[in-house]
Amino acid sequence: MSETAAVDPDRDEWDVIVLGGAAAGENAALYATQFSGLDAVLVEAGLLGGECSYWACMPSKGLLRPVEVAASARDLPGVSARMDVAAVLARRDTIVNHLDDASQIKWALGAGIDVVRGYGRLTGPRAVTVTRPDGSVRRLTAREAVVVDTGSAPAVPPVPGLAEALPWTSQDVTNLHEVPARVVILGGGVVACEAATWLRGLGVAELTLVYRGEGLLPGQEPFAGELVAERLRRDGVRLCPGRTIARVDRENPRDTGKGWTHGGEVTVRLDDGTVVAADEIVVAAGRVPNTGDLGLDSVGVPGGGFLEVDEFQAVRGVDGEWLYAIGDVCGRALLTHMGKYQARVAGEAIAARARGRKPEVSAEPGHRAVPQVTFTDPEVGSAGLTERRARAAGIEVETVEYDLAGLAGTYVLREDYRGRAKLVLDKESDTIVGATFVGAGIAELVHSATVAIVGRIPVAALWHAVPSYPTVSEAWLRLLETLNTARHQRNQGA
Ligand SMILES: Cc1cc2nc3c(=O)[nH]c(=O)nc-3n(C[C@H](O)[C@H](O)[C@H](O)COP(=O)(O)OP(=O)(O)OC[C@H]3O[C@@H](n4cnc5c(N)ncnc54)[C@H](O)[C@@H]3O)c2cc1C
Ligand SMILES: NC(=O)c1ccc[n+]([C@@H]2O[C@H](COP(=O)([O-])OP(=O)(O)OC[C@H]3O[C@@H](n4cnc5c(N)ncnc54)[C@H](O)[C@@H]3O)[C@@H](O)[C@H]2O)c1
Repeated sequence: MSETAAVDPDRDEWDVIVLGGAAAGENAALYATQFSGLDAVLVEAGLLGGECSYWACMPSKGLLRPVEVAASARDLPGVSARMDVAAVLARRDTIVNHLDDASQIKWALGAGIDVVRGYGRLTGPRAVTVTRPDGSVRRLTAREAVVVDTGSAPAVPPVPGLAEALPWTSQDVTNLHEVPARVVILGGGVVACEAATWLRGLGVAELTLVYRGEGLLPGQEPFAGELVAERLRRDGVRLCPGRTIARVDRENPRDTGKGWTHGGEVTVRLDDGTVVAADEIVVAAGRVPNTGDLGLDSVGVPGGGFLEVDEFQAVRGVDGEWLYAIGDVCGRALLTHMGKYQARVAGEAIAARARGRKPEVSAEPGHRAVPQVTFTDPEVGSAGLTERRARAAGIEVETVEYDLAGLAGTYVLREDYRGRAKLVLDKESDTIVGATFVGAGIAELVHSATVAIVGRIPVAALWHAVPSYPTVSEAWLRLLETLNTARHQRNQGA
């Protein structure tokens, strides 16, 4: 490990080069070096810390928390909350460190990890070229491994006029500086639902969501999207399911900077002919991996798509197991915590292989339970498989559901609590393979499901994990009781 790490040090060889310095990349560098004697450099084109810190998770959650507090207050007699938009945006700016990565640089240097600023591309096995912000080029070599953590970018569907209208992407909507009065969002996934929640909460007067498919939050249990849709409709949001945008026209589009309205009125024409006028349009229609301009062809890997990896996050089809991919680029689970998990696995594997040992820590167990929380109102939390995915995987499935409004723990949280929970069980092993919780205050419940799934805890043992009263965790007890009743009824009927 470097004795004195530096920014843009005057050297050209390290044991490990990490392309992209998001949180996952930082973890890969740390885990590869911390006990191994190896050294590492992070090559970062933008801000060290990546999307999550400045443009995604952190600013979005910073905007959603005040909206959630205000919604809770509205639903509790005797309490009131006033939204001070300027103060909320100012706190968001603090959360993103005013788009300054000095603290992340300090962390990297403190951990003995070097940082090179610039855009990196592979030029051959273990060889990387970095184009620096001033246009100069540096050639770096990795003695052991290169890790790709270059993330993903918003997908902009090829709708006539859409790109020309300079729509807001996730970077604009998380870093908004003004609240447009009328907004159309293209998409019905996680980004769209969370953004709709904070935009409406911050005062957008007319909000329309246009999305393919019948439900919001595709990929989750259908009741999750239904409960979020019910709430958005109740809050006056117009939902257009099963629709797409056929054409976009904008008066005087101009690049005014991130988070500022990008021009004049937007006219959005849906595929059924409906016309919606708006002040801004937000594209939240999925992500594309940043692999198109990485020089991957120089090592025999096609660029542009997700990078296929093995259980240690090594890129398949590359001889010598020196190229790894972590985070969104490997397409396994587009979530910060999963990227960081993959980074820990890749880092351990690099350190083990450098010592001539076989890596031992596989990334497969963690991917059985991929947890996710969507911070809408109600929150949606899940781990593992939905019923549909479990059936598709050939698992003999048993399910149980419970209306969370029936809990003492939820009754004290909100006057009008809406929520639901579901477990998906593998009948053969009588263990949980999937769990979904929808409702206020469920976010911290998800990890209990993750532990149950990863640990393959039998249902019989879960009976002895007693939840505290009165908390939302009592969902577990009610689900087990409901399951027990259904099993008794089935046995009696048989
Ligand atoms: C609005 C929004 C909210 C989200 N909220 C959550 C959430 O609450 N929880 C959660 O788990 N996930 C959330 N996500 C997803 C999460 O942000 C991503 O999964 C995560 O940021 C992906 O991390 P990554 O390591 O793949 O790289 P990224 O965070 O995408 O970063 C990649 C980095 O690589 C750099 N880079 C790219 N190409 C090069 C190159 N050639 N050379 C050098 N540097 C390069 C970029 O500048 C960037 O800093 C959210 C996403 C969005 C859009
Ligand atoms: N809280 C969190 O964990 C969190 C928050 C935000 C984002 N994320 C991650 O970011 C990733 C990207 O999220 P996302 O919401 O951009 O993508 P997504 O894939 O979740 O949803 C895309 C949505 O856009 C719709 N869509 C796509 N093209 C369309 C078109 N041409 N016309 C109409 N509708 C169209 C889809 O039907 C879908 O509703 C997710 O995989 C998620 O894991 C996580």
